[in-house]
Amino acid sequence: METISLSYPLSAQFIENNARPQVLAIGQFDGLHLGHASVIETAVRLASEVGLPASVMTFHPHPKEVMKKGDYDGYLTPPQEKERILRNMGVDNVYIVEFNDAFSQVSPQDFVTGMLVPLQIHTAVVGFDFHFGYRGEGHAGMLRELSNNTMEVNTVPPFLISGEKVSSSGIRKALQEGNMELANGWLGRPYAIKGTVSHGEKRGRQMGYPTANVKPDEHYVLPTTGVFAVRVHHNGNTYSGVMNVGVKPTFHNDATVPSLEVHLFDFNGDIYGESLHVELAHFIRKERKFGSMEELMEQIAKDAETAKKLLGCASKQ
Ligand SMILES: Cc1cc2nc3c(=O)[nH]c(=O)nc-3n(C[C@H](O)[C@H](O)[C@H](O)COP(=O)(O)O)c2cc1C
Ligand SMILES: Nc1ncnc2c1ncn2[C@@H]1O[C@H](COP(=O)(O)OP(=O)(O)OP(=O)(O)O)[C@@H](O)[C@H]1O
Repeated sequence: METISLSYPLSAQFIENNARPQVLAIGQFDGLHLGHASVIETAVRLASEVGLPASVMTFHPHPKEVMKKGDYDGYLTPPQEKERILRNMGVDNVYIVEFNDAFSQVSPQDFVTGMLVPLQIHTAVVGFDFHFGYRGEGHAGMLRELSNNTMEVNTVPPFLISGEKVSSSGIRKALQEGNMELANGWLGRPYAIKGTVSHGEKRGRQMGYPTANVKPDEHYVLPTTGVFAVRVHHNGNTYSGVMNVGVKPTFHNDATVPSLEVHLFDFNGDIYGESLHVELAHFIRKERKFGSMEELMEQIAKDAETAKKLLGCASKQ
C-alpha cells in the first residue's frame, strides 16, 4: 500500500504522477468503525470487479481540530494506526489531504474539478450522509453532476447496529462513558492505544502491583478515568492485565493530565522504553480517592480478579 500526502491545489507534477483510473472511497474515517468498513469494503470490491486500484482519500489534521469546533478530543485512529488498518483492508493507495483553513474554504465544485477529476476517479464511494466542501455544502447526490458525469458514484446505505447509525462521535461518547461494549461493538475490534513505557512514580511495585506507565505515541482519544480489563501486545506476545487511566486522587490533589498505568498478569520483565499496544476490552469501575494506600491495594486486588474473570484467564490458586 502506498501513502500519498497531498494539498490543494494539486500541482501539475502531482497530477502527472498520480492520475490513473481508480476507485476512491472518501471520508474522514476516524476510528475505521464498521460503518467506515462498509464504505471501504465496497470500494475494494468494486475496484476488483473493474480491475482498478482501490484508493482511500482522508484528511489530516481532523477538520474538527482545525476548525476548533465539535467534539474533537484526539484521534480514535491516529495516522499510523489508520494506515495499518487500511493496509489490512486491502486498500492500494491512501491519499492524505492536508486540511487547513484554506482547504476548508474550497467549494464543492472546486473540490471535484480540482481534485477528483484530475486524479481520474472512475468511481467515488461515499456514505449516504457524506458532505464535503465549504461548510459541508456538497453532498453525495451532487458528486456525479459536479464531475460533468465523468465519474460514477456509489452511495453506501447506513450501517446500523440496534437501529442506530454507527458513528465516530457515538464511539467518542461511549469512551467518555466507559461503555466499552458499545465502543468496541461499533469499532468491530477493541479500542486500542499504542504507547511507550516510561518511568512512573515507582509506587506500584511497592504496592505489590508493578505498573507500566504508558505514554501514548500519538494524540489518542482517552476514555473516562477508571479501571479497565486490557489485553496487551508486546514483542509478538499477548498478555492480560488491568489498567488505571487517571490522575491518582489518592496521592495527588492537583493532577489534571491522566496517566495510563498497566499491570500485566504473569509478567515480570523490564520494559522501559518499549512499545505496548493496549486493547481496552472492558470497563470495570471509575477511579476513586481512597483513604489509605492499604484500602487502594485491597481494591486493586479485587480489580485484578474482576479483570481476570472478564478476560477469561484461568485463576491461579
Ligand atoms: C488496577 C488499578 C486501579 C487503580 N485505581 C486507583 C484509584 O481508584 N485511585 C487512585 O488514586 N489510584 C488508583 N490506581 C493508581 C495507583 O495509585 C498507581 O498505579 C500507583 O500509584 C502506582 O503508580 P506510580 O508508581 O506511577 O505512582 C490504580 C492502579 C491500578 C493498577
Ligand atoms: N454508519 C455508516 N454507514 C454508512 N456510511 C457511513 C457510516 N458512518 C460513516 N459513513 C460514511 O463514511 C465516510 C466517512 O464518514 P465520517 O468519518 O464523517 O463518519 P462518522 O463516523 O459519521 O463521523 P462523525 O460521527 O464524526 O460525524 C462518509 O462517506 C460517511 O457518509
